[in-house]
Amino acid sequence: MVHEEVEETAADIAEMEIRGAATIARAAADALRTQAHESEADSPEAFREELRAAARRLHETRPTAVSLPNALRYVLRGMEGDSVVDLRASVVETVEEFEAELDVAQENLGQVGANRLRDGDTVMTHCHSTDALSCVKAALEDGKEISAVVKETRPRKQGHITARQLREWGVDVTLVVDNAARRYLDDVDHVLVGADSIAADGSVVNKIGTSGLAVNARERGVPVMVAAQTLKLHPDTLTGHTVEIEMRDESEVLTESERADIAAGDDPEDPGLTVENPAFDVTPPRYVDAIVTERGQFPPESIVTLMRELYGGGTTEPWAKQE
Ligand SMILES: O=P(O)(O)OC[C@H]1O[C@H](OP(=O)(O)O)[C@H](O)[C@@H]1O
Repeated sequence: MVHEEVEETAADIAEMEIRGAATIARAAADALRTQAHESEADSPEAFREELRAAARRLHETRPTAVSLPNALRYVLRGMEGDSVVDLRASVVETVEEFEAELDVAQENLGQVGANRLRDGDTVMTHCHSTDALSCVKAALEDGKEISAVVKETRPRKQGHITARQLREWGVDVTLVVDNAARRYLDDVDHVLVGADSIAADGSVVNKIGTSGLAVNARERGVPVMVAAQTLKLHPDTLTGHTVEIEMRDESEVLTESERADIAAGDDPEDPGLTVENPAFDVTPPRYVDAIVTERGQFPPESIVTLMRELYGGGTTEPWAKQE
């Protein structure tokens, strides 16, 4: 019942072939459009159930970036009609509207973030965030000269994607290993990161290593800017839920031969050797200077106001119906 292209998108998200909170949201919306377009459902109820099944499949891929359930909810809430033809048209239209909003949001937040950057500033980045890069892009378009210290970001080295993008834009890049970050904080004017989820208390859930970077930046007096469109606001945290931190496979950290080298005795499976690979961490609001959204910039402690305004109606999980 779930279309094979939806299965492929889900697998790509789980394997991080498709990654980054905003990119995941767009891919999920695209997949729902494909499901709607290709559906052979012979009744409105069958069509609705197909879309919910596709959304469930996409939802179970990765747990931390709230942009994924927020995107699925947006599309499923736009599904309307009494016939398969009308339902299909409503899904296609809603996906188009959602994706157009994504583009505008990222562009608008980029301008807000750019306003915080002065000509000649250097930013330190962590991981790869399209929202964070949008701020740099807007600053460049405003004619400011910006340079960057780019953290490699173990274990998957997504800093390389950031470095490549910045070089394409002509930005001078200094690539450093994560452990060198504190040393280079003295040379930068801002720490600029993205977010996978923002909690109601203003905590920022982002790529593992963000919280240590933010604490060091505070100690060095370097402001921390989080670029996050409102799709990253985690509505469940309004009602006391926490954000699940994804634990990824040990193979991202250690090869089989490295494991065998470390393991005691002849058993590479050595039960006494554990590798932990959390993908994200939580930065408390006191270490964040500003959350930059398409609605303007917010001190983290006040983000709850925006969250209530946008998501205060509650969060149903339309994909969970009829399970
Ligand atoms: O939405 P944009 O700003 O592109 O990315 C937001 C965040 O998503 C990424 O997660 P992952 O690489 O999917 O684990 C990074 O943590 C990045 O900061």
